Amino acid sequence: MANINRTTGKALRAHVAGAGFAGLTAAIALRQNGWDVTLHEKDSELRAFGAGIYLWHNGLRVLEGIDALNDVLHGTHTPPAYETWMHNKSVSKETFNGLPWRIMTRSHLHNALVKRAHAVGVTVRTNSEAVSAEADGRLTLQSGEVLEADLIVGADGVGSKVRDSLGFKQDRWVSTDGIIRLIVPRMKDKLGDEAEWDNTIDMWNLEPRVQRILYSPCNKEELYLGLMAPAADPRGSKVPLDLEVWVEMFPFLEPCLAEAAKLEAARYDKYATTKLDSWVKGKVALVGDSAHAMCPALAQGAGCAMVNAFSLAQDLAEQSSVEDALVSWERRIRPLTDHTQALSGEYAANRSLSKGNMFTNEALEAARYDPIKRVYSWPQNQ
Ligand SMILES: Cc1cc2nc3c(=O)[nH]c(=O)nc-3n(C[C@H](O)[C@H](O)[C@H](O)COP(=O)(O)OP(=O)(O)OC[C@H]3O[C@@H](n4cnc5c(N)ncnc54)[C@H](O)[C@@H]3O)c2cc1C
Ligand SMILES: Cc1ncc(C(=O)O)c(CO)c1O
Repeated sequence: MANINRTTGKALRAHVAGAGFAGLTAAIALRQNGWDVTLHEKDSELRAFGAGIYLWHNGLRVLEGIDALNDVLHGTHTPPAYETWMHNKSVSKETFNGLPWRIMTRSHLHNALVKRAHAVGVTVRTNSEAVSAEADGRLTLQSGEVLEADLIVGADGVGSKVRDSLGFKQDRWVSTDGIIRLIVPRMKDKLGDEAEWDNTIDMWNLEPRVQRILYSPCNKEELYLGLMAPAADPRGSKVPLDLEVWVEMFPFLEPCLAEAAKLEAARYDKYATTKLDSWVKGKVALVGDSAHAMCPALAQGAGCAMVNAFSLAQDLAEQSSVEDALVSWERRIRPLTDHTQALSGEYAANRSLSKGNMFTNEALEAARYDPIKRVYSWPQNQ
């Protein structure tokens, strides 16, 4: 295996812009392969935004590959089933043929990645905003500093400046539905006995108004609530929550909703999709939402981002030119993300998850991928 870091005799240098799940994964995986890595975060500290997150077999395998899995698993939850309700009646309970999946808070995952980044020796710079990059391997910071490297990774999220400075052709659009995402105390004993409260319960209502709650336990204490309503509905999209309108539809969740309504910092977000002609320009690679922000229906935005970041480090370890490695990386790994983005967008637009039993083999394609073995390794007997 021609590892460029070994054949040249000195460590190659990478600058990674953005310390979200994509940037952290890329930085750790590159560092593990011998790169000298600096991770730039525009914020004054490393922290996770948002509430909860689902990781599936693909993302969990990345965590195994970067030696963060054990740390992450502790304090997370795999529900006995992913249940779907329509108008308060259970229509399906899916268990995905035993495919591994986990729910956790975003801060839990982020903290574990930050800890691992420090442990492997990634240099972290906060208050370090990237403003532009050049294909020959230069990154310019807000401070005016210009850094040179063998590789630049643009992992600076959906509003990526690295991407926009390089003039990629892009399609961008937002959805009609959006969501308020919160973490609240579980209060399982206050919720009555109308449900199995350790399950994920995707509670859909299309009548008299479109209102949905994705109920996702993260561990014994914390519950991730996703409250979905069309952006055109002023009460359903109001933050802090309009408690009355949510309790009216979901009375059995009142104790949790009352806590949710106290959260002043709640946000209502529409789903953004970004599709680029290419993820690569010379020595610059885009990873994560900067390259492929997607609707969350299949819960794979971060999973795909982490797989792509990890796979980037694999391809760089196998080719002697950075530019060539980036081109073959995109060719190898992109089709799975494109497929997932398209199907997730379709599911969001048609509210398909409301039908239940929608986690088909096709929908779980990204989840079934094993980035270490580079095969679809689930179900294991196929
Ligand atoms: C409602 C919803 C639910 C979701 N649920 C799931 C789920 O269950 N499972 C899943 O896998 N995915 C899910 N996703 C998708 C997932 O959240 C994203 O795909 C993922 O977080 C993207 O990570 P990222 O690192 O690319 O970007 P970000 O998380 O946006 O991180 C970018 C980082 O870069 C920093 N930054 C920005 N600009 C600059 C700059 N110029 N210079 C330096 N730093 C910069 C930011 O401060 C931030 O730290 C969901 C998305 C939504 C909207
Ligand atoms: C795990 C998950 N699945 C589906 C959706 C969805 O919007 O369909 C969302 C949004 O919060 C999720 O967080």
